[in-house]
Amino acid sequence: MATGRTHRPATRSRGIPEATVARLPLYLRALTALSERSVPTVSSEELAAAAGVNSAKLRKDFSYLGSYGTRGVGYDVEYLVYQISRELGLTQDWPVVIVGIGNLGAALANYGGFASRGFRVAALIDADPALTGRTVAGIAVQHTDELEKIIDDNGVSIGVIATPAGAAQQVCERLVAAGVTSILNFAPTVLSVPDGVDVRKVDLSIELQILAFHEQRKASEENPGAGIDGSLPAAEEPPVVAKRAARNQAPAAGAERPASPDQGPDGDVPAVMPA
Ligand SMILES: NC(=O)c1ccc[n+]([C@@H]2O[C@H](COP(=O)([O-])OP(=O)(O)OC[C@H]3O[C@@H](n4cnc5c(N)ncnc54)[C@H](O)[C@@H]3O)[C@@H](O)[C@H]2O)c1
Repeated sequence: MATGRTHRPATRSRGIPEATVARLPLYLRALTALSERSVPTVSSEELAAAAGVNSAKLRKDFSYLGSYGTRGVGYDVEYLVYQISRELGLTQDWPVVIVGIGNLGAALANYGGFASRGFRVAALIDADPALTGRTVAGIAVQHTDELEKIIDDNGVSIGVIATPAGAAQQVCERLVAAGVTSILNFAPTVLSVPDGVDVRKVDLSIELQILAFHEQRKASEENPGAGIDGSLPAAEEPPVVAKRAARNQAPAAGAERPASPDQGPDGDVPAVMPA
């Protein structure tokens, strides 16, 4: 796979901006919680607070869905759940394969939240022959030799990679060649994929590094004269942190986007934005 995919256009089909698409799962999660409590309607302010998004942005996002709510009443929770689910393609069943059934792959397989959101774990695949046939989350692990056949038999278009970093590109290429067009990558490496293939990357250590940055900033705001250990001015600390971060991070490239709505293409930060 020679070329890395760069950025997708800022809008998808039907003119919904990528940043709005990235926030839809946040709204859906908040709405689902309301639905489970049998709450019939919700105001934009309440929903925005529950989703961690600015309410003006929420109203703008919902206008792309053609949903404007009713003045004085708010939005119909059940209808919005349906509308957003439909927009995200969640009203249909998505068979997913997980490749790499170690600690993380097994944990993902056991996570019940996929099925409840329309993602059916169709197969678990691992290169270790010792795992073949072993049952994880009620599913027998299959060997990577079967990967192409599994994808084909199950009509899989979404693959999850939970292998070591060194194996991820090769696994990605086999998935794509077999017909997978969306990849959720947990391995700490940047994947190169051809045009038309979407890659989302999950990296909890990057999230922690961002939190560490904010912690450091809070500490320096509380005590402007001192650094983290009190010995150096805060301004002299970043090179150490930067070097540490650089060691831990894959090289920058345009091939992937973080699987977090926090950094939309318009650079906004909905998940942590104050309402
Ligand atoms: N994104 C995150 O936040 C996050 C969190 C934890 C772990 N990870 C990453 O997830 C990956 C898995 O971590 P883990 O702790 O489960 O590791 P693990 O060693 O427990 O499991 C890795 C599995 O991948 C299998 N494997 C190796 N090469 C393969 C190949 N070519 N094809 C198919 N399967 C193959 C191994 O047999 C093993 O079962 C690592 O890359 C790790 O860095 C990411």
